[in-house]
Amino acid sequence: MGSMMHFPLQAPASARATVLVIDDQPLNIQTVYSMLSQQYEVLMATSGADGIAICQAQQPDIVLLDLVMPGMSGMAVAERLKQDQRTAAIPVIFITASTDPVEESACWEAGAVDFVSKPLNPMTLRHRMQVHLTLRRQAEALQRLAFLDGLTGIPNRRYFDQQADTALAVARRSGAPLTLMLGDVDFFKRYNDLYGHQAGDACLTQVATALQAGLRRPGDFVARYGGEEFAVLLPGLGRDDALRLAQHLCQQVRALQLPHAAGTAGGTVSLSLGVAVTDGNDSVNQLLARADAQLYRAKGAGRDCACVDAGPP
Ligand SMILES: Nc1nc2c(ncn2[C@@H]2O[C@H](COP(=O)(O)OP(=O)(O)OP(=O)(O)O)[C@@H](O)[C@H]2O)c(=O)[nH]1
Repeated sequence: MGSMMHFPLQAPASARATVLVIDDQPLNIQTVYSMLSQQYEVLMATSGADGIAICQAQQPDIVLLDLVMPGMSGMAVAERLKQDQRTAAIPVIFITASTDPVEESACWEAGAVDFVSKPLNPMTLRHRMQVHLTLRRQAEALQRLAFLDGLTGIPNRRYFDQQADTALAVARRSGAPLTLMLGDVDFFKRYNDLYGHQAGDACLTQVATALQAGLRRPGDFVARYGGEEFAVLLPGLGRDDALRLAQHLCQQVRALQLPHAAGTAGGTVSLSLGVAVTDGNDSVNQLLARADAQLYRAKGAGRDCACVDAGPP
């Protein structure tokens, strides 16, 4: 299963945006290339199918799409891009020689954000693109604000709640297991009392980073669930693997070697984890309650350890 994230949680690294031009006429692509290549990375595709494949693999920032193409029409390409969650957020601008109002309406319905008329005016093309690139960046920045935890930089509870519903539905449909872990920093109140709230904040940030670094698969993520509590969602992970991973995550936190004089026996900051595995036939709240019960067991068993429940599968 691919990543469930619908938007980049990381801010874009490069300042230069990437535009994909889809047009069956290489000469037309050449024209657009000459207008844009100074400002943008330009990718090219001469068929709708190739264009869709490039969108899935390379995630361009924007698509310029020829309306009339043999085989798959521009309209069909736009519809396919909008239906696929991996490509739905990529803005599509149609390039068209058509002046037919019916066709124009169909472009909007296919999910286009705009269209520009042939023959192309380079200024108009560049301005339209800039407007939509800016809008996309702003929308993504807002989503990052809404879905990332301000202290630790990892996804927040709101993001977790949204993704958990989707992940449960996927587990139910696919029959693949889904694991939820709830992690809680041990004796964290004492940590704050001993080292101060600021050190506590820094500790939480390091724990979050260590947990994130311990995850490997694209659909996995860790969210800050509450104060010193973390939730980890792991699609496709069954009980045995889940327990192994949970023990590995406890180890990752120990390996930070953050001194905690009033903590567990090792004298460093440690984490307790409660693990619940489902076949999708739980609600989010039921799954959380099961993981929480295991977290309680782990605390009772001396902390710095993981407990997994006996539910399916
Ligand atoms: N520094 C800091 N502390 C926080 C934050 N959020 C919650 N806390 C503190 O985390 C502590 C949690 O304490 P408790 O729930 O009593 O649990 P604990 O001390 O970790 O003990 P056990 O869970 O039983 O191992 C509280 O003192 C909170 O004030 C935060 O964002 N920053």
